[in-house]
Amino acid sequence: MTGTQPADSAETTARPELLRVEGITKAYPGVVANSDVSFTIREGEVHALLGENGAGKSTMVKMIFGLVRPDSGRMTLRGKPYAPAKPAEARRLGVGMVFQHFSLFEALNVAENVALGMENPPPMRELAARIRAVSEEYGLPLDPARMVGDLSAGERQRVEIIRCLLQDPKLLIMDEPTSVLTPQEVEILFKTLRQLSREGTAILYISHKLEEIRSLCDTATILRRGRVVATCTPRDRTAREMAELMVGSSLQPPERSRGEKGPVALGVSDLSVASPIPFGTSLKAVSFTVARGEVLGIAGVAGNGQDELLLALSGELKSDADRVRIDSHAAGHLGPSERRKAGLVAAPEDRYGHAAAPDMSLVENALLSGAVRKGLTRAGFIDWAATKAFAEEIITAYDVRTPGPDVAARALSGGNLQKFLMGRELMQGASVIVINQPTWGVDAAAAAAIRQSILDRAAEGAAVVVISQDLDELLEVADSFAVLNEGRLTRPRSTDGLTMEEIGLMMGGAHGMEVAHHAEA
Ligand SMILES: Nc1ncnc2c1ncn2[C@@H]1O[C@H](COP(=O)(O)OP(=O)(O)OP(=O)(O)O)[C@@H](O)[C@H]1O
Repeated sequence: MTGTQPADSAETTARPELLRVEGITKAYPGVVANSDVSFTIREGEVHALLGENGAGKSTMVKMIFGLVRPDSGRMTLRGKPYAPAKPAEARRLGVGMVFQHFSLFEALNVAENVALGMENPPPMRELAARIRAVSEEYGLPLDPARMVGDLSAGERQRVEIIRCLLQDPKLLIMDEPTSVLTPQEVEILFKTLRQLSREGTAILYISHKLEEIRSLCDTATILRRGRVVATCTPRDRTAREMAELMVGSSLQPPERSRGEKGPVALGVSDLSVASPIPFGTSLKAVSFTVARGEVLGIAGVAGNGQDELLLALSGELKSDADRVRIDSHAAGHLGPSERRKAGLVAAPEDRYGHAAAPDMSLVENALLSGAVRKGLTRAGFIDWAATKAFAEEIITAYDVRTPGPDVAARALSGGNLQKFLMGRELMQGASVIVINQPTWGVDAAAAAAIRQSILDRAAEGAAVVVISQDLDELLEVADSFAVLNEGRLTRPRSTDGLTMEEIGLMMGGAHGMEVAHHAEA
């Protein structure tokens, strides 16, 4: 399919219908996640499912993959009734799914992991040969003998993709596949997806990255609060138009009011700590300072010490007292609550394992990190009224879409939980705020709101460290910029006049280069 755009579109409509979703409704207590949703996916079509956080995208694809049962409505696959009771049935009928969170065993190699996901795996040697063949055919570099623990996020995703491809799917569902990838890895992935589409495999693609949708997708179904509000051809629309269709109103870019920098509030000097995480990256002589009123942006590909840096700053990982200073007091030897008391709050990236207790309510989750600084305990007793008020304050300020503060954290959509967790840290009046991936999985409007409140906190005099893989995000909020690479931090420099070329040099030797190299091999 090498034709021009109009020919492409014509071909799309001429293709046979693969999956038809008709009048699907699914309600949870207090919220209708999908309401009378209908759309059609054709063979070989790359179909985007768009919508702001909580619009119902994940719920929809979970129904297509047999993880959730609809309350009403029906689906047909190639004209036959389709109602998978479990993922194994969906897979058997040609539907594969690559999740946002990978379910791989780090201590096993690639082929062993692939075998675990198959119903009747062939002998290992044969499987390894098939993995190699698929990996070559689809330009997805992956060595079946490598341990998964040693792989980058992009390579882990390839394990999942290849596992799906070995089953020859007719429909491949991808839930925010690029949020963990480097730009080079995104290119490799898109090449593969385009090839699959040419060969007739349809792709249902969820993402908040609208420029990617424009370059990749033939059609988009847009959901707002569980309903289909529009269908469009992404390449005929601007990213802004699509974002406005999702939200139903116009968007405000964040505004920076540069204040004066104050005294240094966070000082880190020559910090080296061994990683407590299996297959993690140890920090090597990391040094930087952040002044009140300043935002330091730390870029780098995930897995280069970001989680360890967060642990070492939050106090979960201790060091010599002088290695970390909060408002010029030695704090390296302090644990998390003592550091909170001293003025530092930290938000890790892993929102399900680490940042939030999924089975606890939002009120309880507010207590987990807010107890110390918000004074939510008195004489050893929890002040539930104050805790609930704090949770409600976060929900209002960060527009968290939830029936109320008593619902369990896991019942929130990913982006809404992220908004809640960011609010929880940003609303504690801390003098030092450390955040890993602030807008992970949140929609364009919510991302703008989170970035705005980072800038507001800095303007009020907080010292902020933002760790992110999103360069555009860092350049939007940061005053100074450094790169974390294999546990080493480059010397921070001002973002004034910083060019992409200079960033490329700072990232030199980074993981992304290695990936590109593999791709050529
Ligand atoms: N297991 C559940 N129990 C209760 N409510 C749920 C459950 N799963 C989803 N919801 C609710 O259904 C709505 C739709 O959520 P869904 O995860 O489908 O949204 P989404 O569009 O994928 O959002 P995001 O972009 O944030 O991932 C949300 O209001 C969410 O809180």
